[in-house]
Amino acid sequence: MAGAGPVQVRLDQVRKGYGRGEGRVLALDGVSLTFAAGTFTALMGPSGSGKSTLLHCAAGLDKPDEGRIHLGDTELTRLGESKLLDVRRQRIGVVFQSFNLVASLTAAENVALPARLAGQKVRREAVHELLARVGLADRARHLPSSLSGGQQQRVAIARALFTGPDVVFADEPTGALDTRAGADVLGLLRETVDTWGQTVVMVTHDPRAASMADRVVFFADGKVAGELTSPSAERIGSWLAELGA
Ligand SMILES: Nc1ncnc2c1ncn2[C@@H]1O[C@H](COP(=O)(O)OP(=O)(O)OP(=O)(O)O)[C@@H](O)[C@H]1O
Repeated sequence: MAGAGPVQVRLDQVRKGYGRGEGRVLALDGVSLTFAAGTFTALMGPSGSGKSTLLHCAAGLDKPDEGRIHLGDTELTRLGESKLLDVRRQRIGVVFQSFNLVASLTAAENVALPARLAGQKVRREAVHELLARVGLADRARHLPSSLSGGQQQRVAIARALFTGPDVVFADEPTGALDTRAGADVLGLLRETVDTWGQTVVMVTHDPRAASMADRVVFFADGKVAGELTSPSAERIGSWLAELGA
């Protein structure tokens, strides 16, 4: 992990359950993890092992029941709703499997939206620079409905990067894409880490996608079950098989 910086995100003994009584599910059962600045981490594990819950808690979209989460020196788990919203808009980028673009806004308007909502002044050139960086310089005025899935996801990545966040969380960003579009999206995430020093944390079920990361953390039953550094898709596949994924 050349260039790995200080800890960017820290989770300490994070617990999160859903439901009550007999139906209660402990989605995260005391997870402690750190993500270093300037690194790309993949989170993997069987369905229901807690990966998305962890991602949502770390991104401030969901609140753990217990434990602490820090983004740099800021403890997210101590913030009230409005402060948390500010931090989310300015310092955290999120990319979802289903892109989540606003259908009535152009690609450029979608990219600028979180910055506008955060009350920032948006420079048109900055939006276009970022669209060019994701290979969509000529699609700025297109609505999402006239873009392919891969292009829509690249707009979503540009949107996530626009405020210059400390960290980008991606929840199965290639899950709805064909192999080629998925490879483009992964290449882009890799590039944001290598060229732009971003920190990326991605949930994926695909060993080939995870092999693009510097580090793979495996989950099972709401706990961290182990991790690999710079692994091949084959090694990741054997780990998953052992975990019953
Ligand atoms: N909103 C919710 N309400 C109730 N239970 C939930 C909710 N979200 C998650 N769970 C439960 O928490 C556990 C962990 O879910 P989570 O989505 O984090 O797992 P995952 O590893 O991301 O799974 P997948 O790979 O299938 O997306 C599962 O048992 C799930 O059913």
